Amino acid sequence: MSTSKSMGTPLHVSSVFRPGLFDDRVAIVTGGATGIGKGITKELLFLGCTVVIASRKADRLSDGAKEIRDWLANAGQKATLHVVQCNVRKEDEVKSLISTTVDRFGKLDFLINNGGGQFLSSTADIRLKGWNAVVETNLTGTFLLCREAYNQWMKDHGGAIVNMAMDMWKGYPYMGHSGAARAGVVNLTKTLGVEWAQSNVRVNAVAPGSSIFSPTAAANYGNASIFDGAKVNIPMKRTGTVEEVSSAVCFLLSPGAAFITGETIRIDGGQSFYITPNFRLPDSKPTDMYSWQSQFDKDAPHGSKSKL
Ligand SMILES: CCCCCCCCCCC/C=C/C(=O)SCCNC(=O)CCNC(=O)[C@H](O)C(C)(C)COP(=O)(O)OP(=O)(O)OC[C@H]1O[C@@H](n2cnc3c(N)ncnc32)[C@H](O)[C@@H]1OP(=O)(O)O
Ligand SMILES: NC(=O)C1=CN([C@@H]2O[C@H](COP(=O)(O)OP(=O)(O)OC[C@H]3O[C@@H](n4cnc5c(N)ncnc54)[C@H](OP(=O)(O)O)[C@@H]3O)[C@@H](O)[C@H]2O)C=CC1
Repeated sequence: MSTSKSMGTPLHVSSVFRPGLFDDRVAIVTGGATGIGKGITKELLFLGCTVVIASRKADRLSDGAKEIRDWLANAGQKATLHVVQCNVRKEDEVKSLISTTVDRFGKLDFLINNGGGQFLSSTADIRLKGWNAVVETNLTGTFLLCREAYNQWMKDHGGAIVNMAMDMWKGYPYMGHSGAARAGVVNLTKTLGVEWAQSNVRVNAVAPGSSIFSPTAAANYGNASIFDGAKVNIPMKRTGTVEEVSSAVCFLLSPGAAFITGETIRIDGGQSFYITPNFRLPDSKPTDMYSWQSQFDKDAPHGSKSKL
């Protein structure tokens, strides 16, 4: 188990990576105050990184930042966490996010294009404004952030980028706008992986299944149990955890992934490979899941299980 390097109470966190791995590194995480992005931010901070979280809503940013700072302070570790309001659909705000980060911290090592989302709708009912909102958020926003990070810093200094895709491999009924945008993200990731390899910039993506629960993600669909409904079609018979996405992101950012670029890692319990209509998945038990809490409990000496 990895714990904080400070003298405080050990954090109930079990990053599979060594503490200090990202000391002296600077990262931007869009959507870093909620859900998956918050998990990525916590793991990066835990590993020593300076993190700038960026999204549209000031209250979400300040609430998320407070929660994260309190979490780290609990172990006596100071969070090198900063907040910038930015709508990834707005070119001027994206330019300013990158320049502010580089001016303030002198560098930009990692960019995690996590911020994004969509709404459920049959494609026939999507209005142009809604289509544009989703494509601009997920595809154009990713492009703008990648371009500015590259032109303003990474082109001359190297870096690593992780983009966010989803389980759209067989199309995405009722999320046609986002499916198309994320397919674009996967393709853009390949293109940039090739174009920017010469600058020592690696560009990869993760594609979570429709199954990573967070309160904000569930609220977006107005139904806390929407992710549970996915279990029946997931070979691993369970939803995924934020930490299962975060650890893949941290791996892709790490030196251990130095020869990987243009790749998209699926984090979906096998969901995207389950296709044949004549075969029903057996009604099996859920597989073991990984979260910091479950790992902490597993590693804790017998009888000293966490009560968190
Ligand atoms: C049929 C059953 C199928 C079940 C499938 C289950 C699937 C479960 C989940 C699958 C996995 C995916 C998970 C996730 O991605 S979780 C992340 C969730 N979080 C988010 O999505 C947050 C971010 N999303 C948003 O902010 C918005 O959705 C949006 C991307 C649209 C951006 O919003 P913005 O504030 O910029 O835009 P507006 O609100 O002004 O809207 C602009 C226009 O968009 C149309 N719109 C918006 N919301 C809706 C809606 N709920 N229904 C229909 N249309 C919508 C609309 O045209 C807006 O303009 P107008 O209001 O002027 O018409
Ligand atoms: N949960 C899941 O199962 C899956 C999630 N994903 C994707 O993973 C990412 C994180 O989702 P998740 O944590 O689950 O859900 P959340 O709703 O918690 O996260 C979405 C985040 O994106 C930010 N965001 C949305 N639009 C913009 C914008 N225009 N500019 C800047 N930031 C924006 C939001 O912040 P704010 O409102 O402050 O702008 C919020 O922090 C999203 O891209 C999502 O679509 C993909 C596959 C599955």
